Amino acid sequence: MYQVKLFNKISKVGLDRLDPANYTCSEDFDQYDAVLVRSAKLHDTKFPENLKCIARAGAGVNNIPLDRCAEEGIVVFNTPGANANAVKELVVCGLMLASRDIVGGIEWTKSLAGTPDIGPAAEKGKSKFAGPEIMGKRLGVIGLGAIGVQVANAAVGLDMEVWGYDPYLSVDGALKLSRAVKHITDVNEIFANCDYITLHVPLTPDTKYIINEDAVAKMKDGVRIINIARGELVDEDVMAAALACGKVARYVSDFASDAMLAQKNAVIMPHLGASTPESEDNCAKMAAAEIREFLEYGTIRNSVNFPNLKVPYEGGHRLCLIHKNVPNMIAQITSTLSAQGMNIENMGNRSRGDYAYTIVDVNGVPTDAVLDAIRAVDGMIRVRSIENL
Ligand SMILES: NC(=O)c1ccc[n+]([C@@H]2O[C@H](COP(=O)([O-])OP(=O)(O)OC[C@H]3O[C@@H](n4cnc5c(N)ncnc54)[C@H](O)[C@@H]3O)[C@@H](O)[C@H]2O)c1
Ligand SMILES: O=C(O)CC[C@@H](O)C(=O)O
Repeated sequence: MYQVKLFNKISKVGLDRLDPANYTCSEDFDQYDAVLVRSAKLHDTKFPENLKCIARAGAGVNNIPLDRCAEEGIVVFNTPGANANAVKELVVCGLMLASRDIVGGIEWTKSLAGTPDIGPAAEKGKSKFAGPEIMGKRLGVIGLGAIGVQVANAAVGLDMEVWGYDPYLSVDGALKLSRAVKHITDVNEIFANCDYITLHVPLTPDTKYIINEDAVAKMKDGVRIINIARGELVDEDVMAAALACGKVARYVSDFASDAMLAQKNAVIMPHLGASTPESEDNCAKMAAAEIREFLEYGTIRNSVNFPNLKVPYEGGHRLCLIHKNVPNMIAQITSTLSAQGMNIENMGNRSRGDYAYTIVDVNGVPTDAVLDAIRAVDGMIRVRSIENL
């Protein structure tokens, strides 16, 4: 029986994919084989020794200690693209919120409740909330991954002139991107020329404060910025000053902070980007499938800290070996197994950065002596024998 610890509320359709005959899910476990998490911060969490994998039902993994997990042989997954449509829809809404003071207008109208002739009274004040149309305006999309591509294409459909920047654009992303999107190779061009800028990059040490004093100084006066990606992509001191002087006309963000809530022209939402039933179901289903494939077959799909690897099951007993990516590992693994009298029937190996993953199907149940001998190989991080194949 595998124990899955839930660090956030996870959609039932995802949990239902974890067969109760083999899995129990709870928020209360101290010992657990897998984690299902959304945005809960795990940096200060001490993981139990039997934790094998963490599935993030979502895209961003900045809430997970990826390096520590890699060192401890804990495979971390995310669910690429599973919430992209939900976020795209909120960004389209964000474009409107960045243009007209819709929120201010709604609040003003509410404040008139009970006023005689409320219709004309409301209209009298409406000019304060007017703003430009987005048609024909230039939108800069920074980050053209699952979400950025969808946002760029949607904005083309809304008759915006769209510029896109992503130095690591994937082939898949390029194929999905509308040919109407102008490909920009220097982010400063986006800063200097766009009327609207939307951020769709992960939060990493490289992207933290991508919107900083230098970037804002290059921007057009009255630029409108949408940030549904992560709060820390924007230096909030700089943003507060830019909003106060009108350099940035409006900042729409999905991340609450006292500094931004104090700004009249900031529109702040409570991290709503992926909060649709469709997206929550998609993410949970994908995350549950990743956990099952890994725990039951050793397959790694959509990992952010280990290489993806699938070795088709063809019978026998399987060893899943997480190790350092250093010379001679495969030779040591095969010679150790051979010295223990085991025959290798099938195997696969892939590396990613400092780490590698090897699946070995052997001709019999690996004894404790075999497992101990493999564990003793220099550079080996974690050895798991899958017995239920
Ligand atoms: N508000 C929400 O609820 C919500 C929901 C989903 C995702 N997000 C955030 O959005 C981010 C993007 O999500 P995604 O699904 O599109 O991820 P993704 O991995 O598909 O795309 C990210 C893209 O950013 C690009 N990139 C990385 N560094 C860059 C840089 N310095 N400049 C330009 N491009 C760069 C990558 O090449 C990649 O194409 C997530 O990491 C997460 O932080 C927020
Ligand atoms: O789980 C959520 O609601 C937010 C997820 C989002 O921030 C992500 O990075 O996918």
